[in-house]
Amino acid sequence: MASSLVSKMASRAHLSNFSEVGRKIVGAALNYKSLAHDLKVPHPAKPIIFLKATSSYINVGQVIEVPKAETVNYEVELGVVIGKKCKRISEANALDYIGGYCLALDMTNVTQIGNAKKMSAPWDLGKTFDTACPVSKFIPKESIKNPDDVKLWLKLNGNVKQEESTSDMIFSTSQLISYVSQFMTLEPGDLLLTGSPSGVGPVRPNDVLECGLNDLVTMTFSVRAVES
Ligand SMILES: O=C(O)/C=C/C(=O)CC(=O)C(=O)O
Ligand SMILES: [Mg+2]
Repeated sequence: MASSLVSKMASRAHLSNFSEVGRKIVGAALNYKSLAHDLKVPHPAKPIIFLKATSSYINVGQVIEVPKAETVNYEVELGVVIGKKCKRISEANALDYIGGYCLALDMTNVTQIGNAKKMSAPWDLGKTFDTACPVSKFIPKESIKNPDDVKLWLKLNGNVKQEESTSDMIFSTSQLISYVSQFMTLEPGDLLLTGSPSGVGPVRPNDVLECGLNDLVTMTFSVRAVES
């Protein structure tokens, strides 16, 4: 069942179409030493986890929407696609549950997050909005030998803004999968966003974001304004 799902995933062009089973989006926040350093915040003692609605997915060819009166940041991330159901798994076994990968942007509305923080309220509207999760084509598991040693980069209008290896992550891919699975069952097709390295920043209407992962995939998205 799981292996046929994974081969279906691999044969399809884009992540948002792969999965008939899971495909919830689970994100880890502040998971890079470099970003924690930039933001002058301590390393989290445990992974900080959030959810994004599946209505956030977009594929290459679609456009990132930014509310006119709000600020939305780009965050380039390694996306891990779950290959088989996992519940309360150990770190030692966690990599066995990976079905593949993708390159992802965790678009983040920092105006909404700032408002939420002021009220000690949840971050949902900062993480979940239409177009908040641009994704690349599916990358087969075999193409990435070690998810904790993957190079990510992002250019904004041709200028490099983010460039880092996933080796800078605070919690490894195994630790994140195991940790999340203690609380919620991860299902085939679910996407785990592993966090963003330093250099995150705002996008503006007509900006172009280009990003890449090792020499495996690049993707480009443009930005347009929408009414707030
Ligand atoms: O504190 C904020 O305003 C936002 C934090 C994030 O978006 C954290 C991440 O998603 C990340 O580190 O990847
Ligand atoms: Mg993020």
